[in-house]
Order: sequence, then structure tokens, then C-alpha cells
Amino acid sequence: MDVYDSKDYRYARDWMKETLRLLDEEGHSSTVDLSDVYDHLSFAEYKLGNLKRAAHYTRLMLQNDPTHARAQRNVAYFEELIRTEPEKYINQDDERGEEGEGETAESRESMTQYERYQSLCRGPWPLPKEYDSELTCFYYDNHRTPSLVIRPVKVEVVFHKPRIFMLRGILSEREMDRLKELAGPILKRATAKNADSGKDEPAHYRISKSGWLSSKHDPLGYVDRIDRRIEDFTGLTMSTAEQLQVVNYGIGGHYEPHYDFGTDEASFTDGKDRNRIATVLFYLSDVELGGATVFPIVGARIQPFKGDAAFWWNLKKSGEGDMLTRHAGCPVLVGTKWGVLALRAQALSIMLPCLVCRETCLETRNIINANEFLCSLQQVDT
Ligand SMILES: O=C(O)CCC(=O)C(=O)O
Ligand SMILES: [Fe+2]
Repeated sequence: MDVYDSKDYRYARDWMKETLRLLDEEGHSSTVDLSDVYDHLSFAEYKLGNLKRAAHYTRLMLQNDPTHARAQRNVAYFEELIRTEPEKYINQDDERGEEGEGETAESRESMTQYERYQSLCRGPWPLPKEYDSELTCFYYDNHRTPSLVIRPVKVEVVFHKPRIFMLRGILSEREMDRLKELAGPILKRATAKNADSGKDEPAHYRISKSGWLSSKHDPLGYVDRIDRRIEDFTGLTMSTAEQLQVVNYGIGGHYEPHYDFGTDEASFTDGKDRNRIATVLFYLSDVELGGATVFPIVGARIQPFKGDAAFWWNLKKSGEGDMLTRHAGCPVLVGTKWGVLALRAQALSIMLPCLVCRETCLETRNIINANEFLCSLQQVDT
């Protein structure tokens, strides 16, 4: 019961419910104790804040074993909490009853964030009707950079709020092979910042291997060339960008919903005054099953296609984080997933006046480009 021991109660609940389903389908099992399953299920629901369900499973446990003293005490305890503090203990999950019924637009509305993530990982949601006439595709060049003029980027707008762009066929087979080759020796279990300790540590919500690609280790110049291509089409300077990050997910690998921009004050007050304005996520592989990139708040879903990249702005023109950009990498079910992340940071103090008013930034090359890109791709604040 790894998920249970690691306090991953949502998954623990899913496993327990699957056990119940199998017991129901296959009849009695000599190895699985039904009371034990209800006991774990009840505790998981309790930890998830669903007291009505927790009480329900404990009652089922009592049906199986009416003398179970702890179960008797727990039912009384849950009932007392539901009676005295319903606003605290009856949440959306409880009100909706058991999940698993067919999804509708309405039921999606009332899902928790995490359930939206899970649902989108299972399959796409229909796009809002008003998108029909708005999703477009076009070739993009900036009329200036020779490599772009010769080979414009094929852009497809796949979502509007927030704007999500797909850059089709942006990497060649040779480039992708080279990136994977460079990644081989540097891939390590990915880490994330632990909010309590402030340290980078492996985390259950991010299961993958990753590594930073330095152009120093690439005498053939592939990394530099890709970095420059990003600079050319976004206009965002490489000088404040992070190194390219290769990510590799095996079966079950995933990255739960998060923001790419810094949400804490420290991101703005560490003297650097910068934040991750945009994300480019290159896909170096197709994924046989699973592995989509999803945006649970807005219901967007991107299926990885080898050679394509997804691009979105993390910050609004005001420099504030765009809260609609919360996104996740879904669990890979069959196959492996390779990606390269290019996170672009921009010093906000010099960027903001330029994004608001084009005329004020004529001297700064990268800023002018960023502004043009914003305009030409009709970046809109939401
Ligand atoms: O793998 C994905 O689809 C998303 C990865 C991601 O969001 C990240 O690494 O920040
Ligand atoms: Fe991300």
C-alpha cells in the first residue's frame, strides 16, 4: 500500500475502490478482508475531507463486523463533526455522492481541481462553442531574422484563454536525437522545492527524470541553435533564460498541476525582479497512451506530437501570474515521454513599460520583438 503509506489519499481511495469493484465482480476473496478495505477507504475519505463518505464506509464496515469498537467510535465522531461543523466538513465531493457516473459539462463544473486534472488526462473535453471560429493557424516570421524568414514557424492556436500555441514541426529528427543523446548521462530523478524545508527534493507529485543542458557540453552547437530559435520567434532574450531542461517520463511518470511562474513574494524580491514570463515545451516523442499536457482550470489538453512544441505566456502584460495557466503532465500509461522545457524569464521592471506602450522601448531589441510577438499573436489578458 505504497500510496497509502505515502499519504497519497486520492490514489489510495482509487485503489481501494478498484479492490471493491474486483471483489464484487469476482465474489469472495480468501486473501482480501472486506472490513480492511472499508477501513482504509473510510480513512482516505476522512483525510480528503469527505466526512459523509467516511461515515458511509465505516457503517459498511460495521455491517460486516458490528462489534468493531473503533468503527463504532469513528461513526459517532464523524456524525458529530458533520452535525456541528457542516460548513467545514461537507465539501463538494460529499455533496456529489459517489463518482464514476458519466461526465457532463455540468458535472465538470463542480469537479475539484484534481478531478478535472484526472478527467482531462483520461481524454479531451469538448472545446467551448465560441472557439469554433477563433482557432487559427498561420506561418510566423518577424520579417527580420533570416532563419525565420526562410523557415517561418508553423503556429496553431489551440486554446484562447489562456492562449496556447502549438509550434508544429519546430525540431528536426536530428536535433531531437542529439538532445536525447546529450541528456543520457545527465538525467536524474527530478526534484521540486519542498515548501517546508525550502530544499529541492524528489516529490511524489513529480515523477520523472530531468537534466539541464549546457551548451558547453555540446560542441556541435545544437543547444545554442535551439535556444537562438526560441529567442528569434518569441523575442525573449536568452540572457535571462534558464538552461534547456530535458525531461523523461517512464510508465506512471507524471507532473501534477502547478504553475511555472514563481507564486511567492520571493520571486519578485530576491533582487532580480524577474519571473518566468513564458514556457516553451518541446515534445521529443509521441506517447502511445497518456502523457498529455493538461490545463485543469480551463479544460485544455495537448497531446504530445514528436517535433512539436507548446508555447504559452505565464505572465499577463501587467507582470502578474496568469492563474489560468495551471498545468500538468499526465501519467504516461504506455510508452515513454520525452520533452524539453525552455523557461524564459524576463526582468519585469524593464519589460512592463514596453509591453504596455510600444514606443517607449525602441532601443531594446529583445523587448521590441517580445512586444511584436505579443501583438501579432494577439496576446490577451484574461
Ligand atoms: O510534461 C508535461 O507535459 C508538462 C511538464 C511541465 O509542466 C514542467 O516540467 O514544468
Ligand atoms: Fe510546468
